[in-house]
Amino acid sequence: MRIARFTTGDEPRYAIVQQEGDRTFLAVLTGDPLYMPTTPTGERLELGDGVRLLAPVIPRSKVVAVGKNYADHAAEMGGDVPSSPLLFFKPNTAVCGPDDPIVLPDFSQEVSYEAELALVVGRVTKDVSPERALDHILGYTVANDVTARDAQRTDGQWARAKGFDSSCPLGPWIETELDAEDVAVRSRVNGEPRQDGRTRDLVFDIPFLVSYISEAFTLLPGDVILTGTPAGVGLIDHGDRVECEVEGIGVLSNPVVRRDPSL
Ligand SMILES: CC(=O)CC(=O)C(=O)O
Repeated sequence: MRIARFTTGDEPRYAIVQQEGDRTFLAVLTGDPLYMPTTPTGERLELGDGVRLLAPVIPRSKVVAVGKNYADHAAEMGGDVPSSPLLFFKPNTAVCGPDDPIVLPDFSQEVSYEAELALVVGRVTKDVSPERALDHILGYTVANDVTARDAQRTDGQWARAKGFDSSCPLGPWIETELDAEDVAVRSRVNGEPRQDGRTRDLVFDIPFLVSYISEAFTLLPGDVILTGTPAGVGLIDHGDRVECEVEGIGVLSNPVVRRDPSL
């Protein structure tokens, strides 16, 4: 099942995604399926004019991300893989949705895309074992861990480099039935292929990550975990369009803009 968050211009609502050929329909749900039981309202809308997807979740609490979790990416960044998961946070104000602009921060001249598989937590999770970890995951979506490389180098801490507004595009929806053990994680910039990895190459696999993270932080429903990016990262600039894709979920596409300095 695919759960989307969308707007027709007013308050965000949730829906089940129904694909019919190249047409996408949304079967609207009552309430918010991340936090309460929901039922179909009977309303069905077609994605397109006036019906727009939003980030499938705005975490109320946190986005936890994992750095250097593919050996080929750790190598291209000039380092080894860490001996235990390298965790960092992105604030929920970094989250944006499909087609929302990635706004290049004025403090950086070196902004990079990073396609990633993202997990959406479905239950309060503390000290879960790797064996039970997947029971706590509601579903999967696609993330772009947008990173200001220059600030990452100079700041030491990654808060500014990876936490600025619009540095966490998520979408296009939450897929609840994915077997995420071995799916492709890809990116393209202006249609040109850049990353092409597979989750079987994660240094720390998904059950271990959820367990490890839940030892340190209580995970809450709607929290998002970014699992790391494969090799092939590179810079983006004003006017580019970045597509991140996870096999079995879909494509998350965002334009890149630099803020108008006169604003
Ligand atoms: C060096 C990095 O940017 C690490 C990171 O975020 C990753 O996904 O790996």
